[in-house]
Amino acid sequence: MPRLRASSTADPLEAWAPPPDRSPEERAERLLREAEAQRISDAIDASLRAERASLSSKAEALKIMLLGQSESGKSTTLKNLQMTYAPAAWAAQRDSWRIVIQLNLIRSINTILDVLAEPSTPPATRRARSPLSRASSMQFHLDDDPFTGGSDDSHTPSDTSRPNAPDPHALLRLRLGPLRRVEADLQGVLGEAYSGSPKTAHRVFPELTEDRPRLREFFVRARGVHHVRHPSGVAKRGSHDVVAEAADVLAGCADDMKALWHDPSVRTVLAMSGLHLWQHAGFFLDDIDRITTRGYVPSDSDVVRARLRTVGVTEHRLMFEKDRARGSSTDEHPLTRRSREAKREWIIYDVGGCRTNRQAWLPFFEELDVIFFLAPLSCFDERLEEDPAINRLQDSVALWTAIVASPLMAKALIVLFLNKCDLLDRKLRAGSQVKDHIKGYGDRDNDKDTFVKYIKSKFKAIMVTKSPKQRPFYGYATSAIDTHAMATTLQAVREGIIRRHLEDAQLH
Ligand SMILES: Nc1nc2c(ncn2[C@@H]2O[C@H](COP(=O)(O)OP(=O)(O)OP(=O)(O)O)[C@@H](O)[C@H]2O)c(=O)[nH]1
Ligand SMILES: [Mg+2]
Repeated sequence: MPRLRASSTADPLEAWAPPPDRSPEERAERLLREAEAQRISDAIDASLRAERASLSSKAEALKIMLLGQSESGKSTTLKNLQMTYAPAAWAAQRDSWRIVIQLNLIRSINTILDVLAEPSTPPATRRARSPLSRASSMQFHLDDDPFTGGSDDSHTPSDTSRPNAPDPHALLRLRLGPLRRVEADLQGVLGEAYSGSPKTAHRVFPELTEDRPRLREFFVRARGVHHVRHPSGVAKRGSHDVVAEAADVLAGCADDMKALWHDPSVRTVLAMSGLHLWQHAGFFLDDIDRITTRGYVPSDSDVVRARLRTVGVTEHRLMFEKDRARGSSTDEHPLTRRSREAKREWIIYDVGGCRTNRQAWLPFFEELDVIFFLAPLSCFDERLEEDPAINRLQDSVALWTAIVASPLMAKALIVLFLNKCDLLDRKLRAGSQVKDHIKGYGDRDNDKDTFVKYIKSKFKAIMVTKSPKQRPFYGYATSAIDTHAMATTLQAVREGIIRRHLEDAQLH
């Protein structure tokens, strides 16, 4: 800090001049201090310049938010976008998903072991505890407000107990015991590991969420899975050691894992407990051989199917490495090209979809250009994890209504993805009846296409009646794990966005 000297001179700035150096050491010290001060000042300038540049590029970029309930497929859609339009960045992050996929697999095995370890409880009681179970007597109307009622929780367990018998799986359970520690260790490496259901302010039926057989989950806060923290125990051993040990244990347990999964009596117990693992996120039990092989490299499909819960709001920038939406053909209108080029960067906000996360979305709403709304259709017979009184499709409809009606987002383009159509198809073929769950579905055919058409018209009607001002309706039936079909859909969506951007530009 320069010292103010009390001498009056002709030059007013002289008062701020550094004091004369009394010795060569003092001079050297002063020069050093000045150089350091300059370095800090330059660094501040550079960071301000970078911030300004980033702000202006942010202003240019198209801002998109992925919205929808938890497990609707938001992060999966983001992965599809990255895979299609930023293949180099996608390939670079592929390896970091290995540990998530291994955890997904271990989690499934440990869940099976949990179910086997349970004393024989009436299966329908356990079935009633699972949000993925078919709540046969829980029927709702699409217009019911999930926040004021309209759901019926009168599921009635029927009793056909599993007989108490000597445990035929004791040896397998013993041999697969090390997977418990591996699960804990890998969770530690991922950081922010999460085990349990999301906290909810209004847990209507807490007893239903206590001890049902369910899959443990992990979550990511921001910027993908490679930013990891190491809780103390793991940090001491080093994450590389932990990951290597996990790979060893997995390879050593592979045969027992397969034996467990393919054991018909295990399948019977799972069926009796109402746990249909193929319906669950992060299902890798049919890929044990590949995933437990040392040196396993996740495929695109593995990464897309991996489950990692998002918490809060995460920001991702997508620079279009290749322009697949349209080649640079010479007959393209110059305005179209300019518009397309102006939006070469997308800022995509991926959010945690469970109810306790939804407050965090609000601050972003006003600046959004586009909303991708994901509504999973396969969950027409499931309940919310965070509030088992509410049917998941009913929650999606309520969320959609709130989003399209919000004046904050009146200018945003909204694209609806009716997702998980593959699972929907499989469920309907397995015998689940839509009319048992949705009042008003009536005698319509119980097949995927009829149901998709019915739901699409409902969502469209809500948009038409509730939007503060007229907006176009874009609705797509999707299976986000089908990366080829999804690439085609996303291309059509991107074309639509570009067209819309162009029309807006011409209007203003
Ligand atoms: N079978 C099937 N699985 C899907 C589909 N879309 C997503 N999934 C899987 O469902 C799981 C959940 O998807 P996510 O994308 O993580 O869900 P999310 O909406 O981001 O969930 P939160 O982060 O909790 O808000 C993942 O394991 C996906 O692979 C689909 O169309 N079909
Ligand atoms: Mg997510």
